[in-house]
Amino acid sequence: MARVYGPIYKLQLGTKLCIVVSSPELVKQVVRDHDTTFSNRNPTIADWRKLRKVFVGQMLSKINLDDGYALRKEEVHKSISHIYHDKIGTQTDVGEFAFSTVINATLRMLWGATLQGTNFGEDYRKLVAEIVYLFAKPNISDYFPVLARFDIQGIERQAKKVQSAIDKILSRAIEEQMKMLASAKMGEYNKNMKGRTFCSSSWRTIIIMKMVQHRLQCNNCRACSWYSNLTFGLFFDIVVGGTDTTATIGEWVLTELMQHPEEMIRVQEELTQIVGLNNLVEEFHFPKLHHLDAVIKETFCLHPPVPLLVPRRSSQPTIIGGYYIPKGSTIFLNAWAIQRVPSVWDDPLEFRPQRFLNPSNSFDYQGNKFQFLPFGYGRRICAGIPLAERMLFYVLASFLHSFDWKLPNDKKLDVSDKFGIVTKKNTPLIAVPTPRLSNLELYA
Ligand code: HEM
Repeated sequence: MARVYGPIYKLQLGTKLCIVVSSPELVKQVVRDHDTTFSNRNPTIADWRKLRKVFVGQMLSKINLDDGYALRKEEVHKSISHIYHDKIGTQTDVGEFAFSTVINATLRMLWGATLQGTNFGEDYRKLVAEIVYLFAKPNISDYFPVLARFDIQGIERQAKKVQSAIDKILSRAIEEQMKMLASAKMGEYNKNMKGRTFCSSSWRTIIIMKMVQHRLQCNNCRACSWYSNLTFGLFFDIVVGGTDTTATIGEWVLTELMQHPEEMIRVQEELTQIVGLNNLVEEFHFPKLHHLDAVIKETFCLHPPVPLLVPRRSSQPTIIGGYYIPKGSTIFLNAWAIQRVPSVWDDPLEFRPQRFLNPSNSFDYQGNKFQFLPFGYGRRICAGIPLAERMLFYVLASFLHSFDWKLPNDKKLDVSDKFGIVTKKNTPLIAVPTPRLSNLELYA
């Protein structure tokens, strides 16, 4: 549509005015020049600033992330071992492995528990996919609020059902954490948590957990409705924002590498040289893995997991690109289109990681250039970039270093996508792993 209607156009969906912005220059006006005006979401979460501060400053602070390395390592090693013992030579759903590794590492870091040891991993992935689907599905109630109480398409009812199923699974993970909190004195608690992401000063993190627990146990008090918005937002951002996106881009990176064997060879040679076939990947290797970094960025460019970012809402009337944007409009920033603009990118549809290896033209994930925005920009930029970067690098580098991946003989590689709030592959990537490391004890 951007090609037909230009870099800014409006869509009137019922009573809702939506504006789609698809050029780096106009995105800059929205997220830099008028960042305050466009820093709201829909629905507005009253305390998002406080919540974001706790989230970025405490839960995902460098100290907490460094502390959580042992947990990430354990989860990545478990997956490598699982693939080696159960999947060698067999058709393997790579995305599912990426997802379970990321979700388990994230839950352990945030709540101190995993989904492992239960049968819930796969169900949980389906539930997350369903909630993402329902979240993106056009809902008549949004466009004609007067019809909201009838829930004509039943989206509200379905979402509640899925949410309640997810709540049950999460409550098991949180229960473990809460039991520890309830039974242990604080000193013991700190001892138990040694090496985990909560340091003793992370009281606010614990309060958030209490809020989540409250939300899961009680549905009827006044505090509940306040918590409800806050915790569901937090939950949604972490679980969907944090795990589905990371696993989805991981699957796309592996797909592109299988589609371009010459790039696969480059990445694996780099891993052999930097890590060595007698070792497993460690986080300190990451800064030296330049080619993998370029491959990841090129994949983000072609397959941004959140193609329209997360919609913003204008808090006052503004002019963008010479057009009047009324207060209360919903703004979509079309990263997908911007990352394919031929005037900005040479051969934008070709997979050319080398473009990200040019030191005089470096790109980061903070939106330093408005033509590359997979994590957004400004006040509402993705709050989880440091964790996403570490998890993504770790899972991909480990899977690619520990195994060779081939397509099953009878299969063709499908590179088509399914449009949604998170852009996934149309069909899962199924590949056959074989061991690559020279020291087989590393797979134990
Ligand atoms: C590849 C992985 C990820 C991608 C592509 C991604 C992308 C995004 C995007 C595009 C936004 C909206 C930005 C904007 O409006 O400017 C966002 C918001 C957010 N993301 Fe991520 N994200 C990823 C991973 C994570 C992780 C690992 C976490 C946390 C564990 C996380 C937490 C959040 C939160 C809390 C927000 C809301 C920020 C706010 O509204 O203030 N994300 N993400």
